Amino acid sequence: MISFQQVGKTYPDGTVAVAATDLTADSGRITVLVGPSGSGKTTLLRMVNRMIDPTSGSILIDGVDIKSKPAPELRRGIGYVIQNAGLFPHRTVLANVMTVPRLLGWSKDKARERAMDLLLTVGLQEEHAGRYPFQLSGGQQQRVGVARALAADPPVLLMDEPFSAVDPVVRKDLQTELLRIQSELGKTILFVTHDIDEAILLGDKVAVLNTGGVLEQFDTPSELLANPKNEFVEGFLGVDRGVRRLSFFSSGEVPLRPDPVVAVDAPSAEVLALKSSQPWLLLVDAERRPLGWLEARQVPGDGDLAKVATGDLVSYGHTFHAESDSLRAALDSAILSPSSRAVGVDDDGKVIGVASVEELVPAIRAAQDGSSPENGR
Ligand SMILES: Nc1ncnc2c1ncn2[C@@H]1O[C@H](COP(=O)(O)OP(=O)(O)OP(=O)(O)O)[C@@H](O)[C@H]1O
Repeated sequence: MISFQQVGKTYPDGTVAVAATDLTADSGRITVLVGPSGSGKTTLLRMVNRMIDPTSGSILIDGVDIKSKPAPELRRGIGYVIQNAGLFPHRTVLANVMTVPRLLGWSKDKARERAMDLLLTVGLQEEHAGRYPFQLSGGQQQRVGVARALAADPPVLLMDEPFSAVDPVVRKDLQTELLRIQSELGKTILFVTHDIDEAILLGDKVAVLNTGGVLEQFDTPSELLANPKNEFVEGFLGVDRGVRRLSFFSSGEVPLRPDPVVAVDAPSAEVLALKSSQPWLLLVDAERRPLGWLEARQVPGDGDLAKVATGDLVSYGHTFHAESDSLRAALDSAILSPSSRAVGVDDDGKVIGVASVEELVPAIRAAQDGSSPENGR
């Protein structure tokens, strides 16, 4: 656990980068510091490994004041990842990752084995080990940066805008990968970003900072989205916070109706009965996988669905996994289909049933009215 106790930093020119701040980053969790440029995020982070000294207050890691140890010893227990990775350009990828274990006196073989394991852990392949940083993409370099920070298995990881310099697709991959690694390793991570979406995705808790290093709110992402404490936080979260908060609720409560679902080879009588009772029919194949929506008026007069041209089917947008996906995914599924209906599937992609936007509303209302979300992240 990292505790900031009345920690402040005023630079010699009088700039207040961090106002007296109390904050606790829980062990084994990701705590995100988010805020606009100049709100003191980096200053706060760098005080933890003593790259910057506070002008007031104290920082404790697991109850021990960081000032009680020499800085080099302190830093051995703290991994540090920065934007653009900051790799040594003249060392191979493997040598970069081996750096800290070698400094700690590990044998070459042990350090190499550890480095190779970590490269695989962060999603790189053996073939990358012998390359130099300039021979990797930005996203791959960032992965090496994470591997290097993890090399000595430090309990604490400081990450300063680690994914900011890569394109949005690679960034999404890196974020997913970080969550996967964290679910295995359970580090105490302090993560700086100016991107509120990244903060909400990654943070178990999120600290929203304002100019002058003022901590405006420190809460779980779901609580931030539900109850921003003031106008600054509300503005920073953006206008769609209600919809985004649905990510924290399971779609398990969505009522899925199987009645509009019909197999392409269903008997004509069944098809004709549906034609008169449903505005839309969801056609599925023999495996009950969705093919597309068909408007009732497009159903052939003899009820033979084999006659329907693929082009007459309307897209179902995307499906959602009932239970494991969020309410936001269910809503998105409904909105993306011209039929305004969401298609819920099981783990094998087989259709369980469908729900219209209107039928989703009670589940959405219950989620917004409930005090806490049903699923964690
Ligand atoms: N060495 C310094 N001397 C004087 N002022 C500084 C120094 N370093 C940072 N500052 C100021 O302290 C404030 C906080 O800076 P900091 O880099 O911690 O903010 P940040 O939230 O990380 O910003 P960004 O998102 O732009 O990286 C800023 O106003 C900055 O100009």
